Amino acid sequence: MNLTEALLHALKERGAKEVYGIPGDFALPYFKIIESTGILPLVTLSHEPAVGFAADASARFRGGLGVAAVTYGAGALNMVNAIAQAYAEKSPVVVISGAPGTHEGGHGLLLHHQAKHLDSQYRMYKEVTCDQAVLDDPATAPETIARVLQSCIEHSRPVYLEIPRDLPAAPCAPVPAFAASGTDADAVDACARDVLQRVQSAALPMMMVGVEVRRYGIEDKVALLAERLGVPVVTSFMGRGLLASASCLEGTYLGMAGDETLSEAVESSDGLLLLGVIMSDTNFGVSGSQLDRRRVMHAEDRQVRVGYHVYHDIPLGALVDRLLALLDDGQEADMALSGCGGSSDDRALQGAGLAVNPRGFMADAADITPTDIAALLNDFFASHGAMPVASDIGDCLFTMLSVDAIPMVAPGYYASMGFGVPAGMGLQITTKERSLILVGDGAFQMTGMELGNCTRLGIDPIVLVFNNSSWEMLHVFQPETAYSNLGEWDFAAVADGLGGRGHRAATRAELARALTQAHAERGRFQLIDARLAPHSLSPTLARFVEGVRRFSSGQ
Ligand SMILES: Cc1ncc(Cc2csc(CCOP(=O)(O)OP(=O)(O)O)c2C)c(N)n1
Ligand SMILES: [Mg+2]
Repeated sequence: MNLTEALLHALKERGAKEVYGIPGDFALPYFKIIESTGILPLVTLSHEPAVGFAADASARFRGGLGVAAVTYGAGALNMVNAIAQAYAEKSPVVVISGAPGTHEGGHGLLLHHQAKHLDSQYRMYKEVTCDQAVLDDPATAPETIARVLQSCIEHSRPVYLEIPRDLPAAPCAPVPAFAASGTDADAVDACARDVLQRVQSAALPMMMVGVEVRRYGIEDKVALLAERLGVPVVTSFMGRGLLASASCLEGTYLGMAGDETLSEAVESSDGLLLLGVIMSDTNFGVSGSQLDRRRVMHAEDRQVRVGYHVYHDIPLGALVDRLLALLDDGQEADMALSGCGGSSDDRALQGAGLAVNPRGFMADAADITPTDIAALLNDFFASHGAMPVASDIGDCLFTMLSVDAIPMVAPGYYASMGFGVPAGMGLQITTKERSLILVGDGAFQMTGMELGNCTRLGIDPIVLVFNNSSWEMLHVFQPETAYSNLGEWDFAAVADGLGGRGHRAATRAELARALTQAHAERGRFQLIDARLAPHSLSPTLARFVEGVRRFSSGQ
């Protein structure tokens, strides 16, 4: 076995399903081994940001490792933004980069693709990964790879591995099997009892769930915990779609941009249990009031903050397991709180945050608004079932908050444009199910060309472009400026040229017809160019903008 094969086997054993990548001369040796061995399928795309976005989306959706393989310098540095997003949003992506050979740096020449120093790339990736290594010694490579991949899995953050181009075929022992880090059972027990006691003594306990619940594959356990605790549950903005079937779910917390009753219940809770929630401005930015830390229990990033106490090295899964075990030990008698433990009409918030999403799409000659698209998608999913959904940022993501909760990936916190199309392509590749991509016209201009790879890759996603001829999310904050006007782009014509089928829709009737036709045709991607009514906004974006305005003016 050689070093590249050892790495590929280790990735596959730890849940990777494919390698997304673009090679270069520093990467040719290891790309050749990826292709010739077939240990993991190689999926090449056209531009490295898309490689990173596709690997990230595959990891998030499947809850396993994503793999992004690139060349040194121009390739790897092209992908830094996508990996920064994966880091910020806790997605376990393994970056593999080719590099100059172990003896190439010593001839006094600057090497092509080199930035400031030969190790500048390594240093830049240290800023957007939780662990890194240069595999420059086949004797130590197996242990090093095991350590770095363990960091990726346990911290659910990207990692970086660099392979000098003279070593990919070097003989190498297999990588040791994954062994989870040990945890201190007494510390986990003490933490769980502290949390339970606070939830038990609270008059208005609430639970909020975030992305880590999916990243660590414990969604079912958390739904059970919520039922057993009998406390109302909300998701964070980024956690949208979690616990979709849990009877405890009250809705999605959006601060000033969301349901007032639900926001008030969260912000005034005297026992708020945050499980796997990233404490970001997009999750809490437009809050009516700052959360009172004394009343918050926040489990994230292998730490649990209970008031001003911090419990270190407490994996989220271990905490949830211990909480359930304590409840099994007869604690539930004390825990029977009003809430979703009873019948649905006992629920603390009576489903306040569960917006009544629009249905009953009107297929007439009226202009198309984001709310119309939400209604059409709710009708469509009710008839045809859910599809894996990838959304870019922009009003398409806010519109999804009016769509019944379904499995989806979107960069709700780091919020880089360009994610949607490559992410949706990655979803169909990694799940083998046809995906739906929601993307604004501005974001489509960044990575939409990747659709030209669909025929070669054998995928046929449905792409819905929210075409408002504008960077509308920016325009709403500066309506007096003109630079957000993007002019007229014919995205349907672009689709035809890239091997797909384009549909233009300027009325609601044309939109309904386009989606019906797109769903009926398989074998090539379908792009629906939905021409939106000028400056029309989704209700959630409108409330978000209003909330930010009030928040900024101190109201
Ligand atoms: C890679 C990157 N560069 C710039 C920006 C900054 C931005 C945030 S929102 C936005 C406009 C999005 O326009 P689009 O047409 O896609 O969607 P919509 O607002 O609904 O009309 C920009 C430019 C971000 N977030 N990422
Ligand atoms: Mg736009």
